[in-house]
Amino acid sequence: MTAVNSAPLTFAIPKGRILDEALPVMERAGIVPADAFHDKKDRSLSFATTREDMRLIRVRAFDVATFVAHGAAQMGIVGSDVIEEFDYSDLYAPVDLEIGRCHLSVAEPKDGAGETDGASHLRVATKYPNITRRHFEAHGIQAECVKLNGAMELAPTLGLAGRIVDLVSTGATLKQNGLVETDKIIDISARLIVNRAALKTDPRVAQLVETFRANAERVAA
Ligand SMILES: Nc1ncnc2c1ncn2[C@@H]1O[C@H](COP(=O)(O)OP(=O)(O)OP(=O)(O)O)[C@@H](O)[C@H]1O
Ligand SMILES: O=P(O)(O)OC[C@H]1O[C@H](OP(=O)(O)OP(=O)(O)O)[C@H](O)[C@@H]1O
Repeated sequence: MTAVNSAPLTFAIPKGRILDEALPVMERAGIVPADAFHDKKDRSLSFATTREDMRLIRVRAFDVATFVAHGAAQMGIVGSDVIEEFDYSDLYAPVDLEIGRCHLSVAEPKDGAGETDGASHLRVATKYPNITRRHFEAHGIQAECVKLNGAMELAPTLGLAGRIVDLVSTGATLKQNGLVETDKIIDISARLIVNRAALKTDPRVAQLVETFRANAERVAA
């Protein structure tokens, strides 16, 4: 007889920008969080859903990838920026959800106060040190990364680093802080991510991947 997995599934979603766009995508896959999820005063971090066998956890964007890669959550939604930065081998990103679109770019002061062109070593402020080092290495430049968790755009003006690598959507944040984009590194969108072992062992995970994939294809058509 085949064993039926009755352990609850845990689905991780980021509490930042992607959340509002992710909820309708999840609803189309039959996952709706309990009312407490929308109660700003509720301090729970784990929420029931309309699926009896699934709970949601709401965590910081980078932590979504960590929970899923370690199998603490079986699946989740996260930006491809986070996936690229971590490069976890236990993480599989089978569906592009076509939400949270932006790109990751190098930017520097518009008045040209960034470090000299042709340098073999640069200081870069970023939340993405791995992607940044890889990008500059490919251009023969050694990037010394200053890790920040937000407000990267302040770094050049305050002399912390000559350049930044950060997410850009409308470009308003760069413009209002006197910076210009000099190089686009990658386009970003949010992905469904799953733990590879869970995908192999739990048929519910494979079924959900198919549902999210079919819905994404329908929306794109
Ligand atoms: N300007 C943007 N436009 C579209 N998508 C964005 C934009 N900025 C970030 N994103 C996407 O949303 C994800 C979460 O970004 P956000 O800035 O909300 O994180 P955060 O919640 O501030 O991060 P933290 O977890 O450090 O608090 C990013 O990983 C990226 O995929
Ligand atoms: O091109 P724009 O449309 O201006 O968007 C870009 C900004 O959005 C993100 O920050 P967010 O507002 O999420 O805040 P954060 O600095 O806390 O990450 C990103 O880090 C940029 O600062």
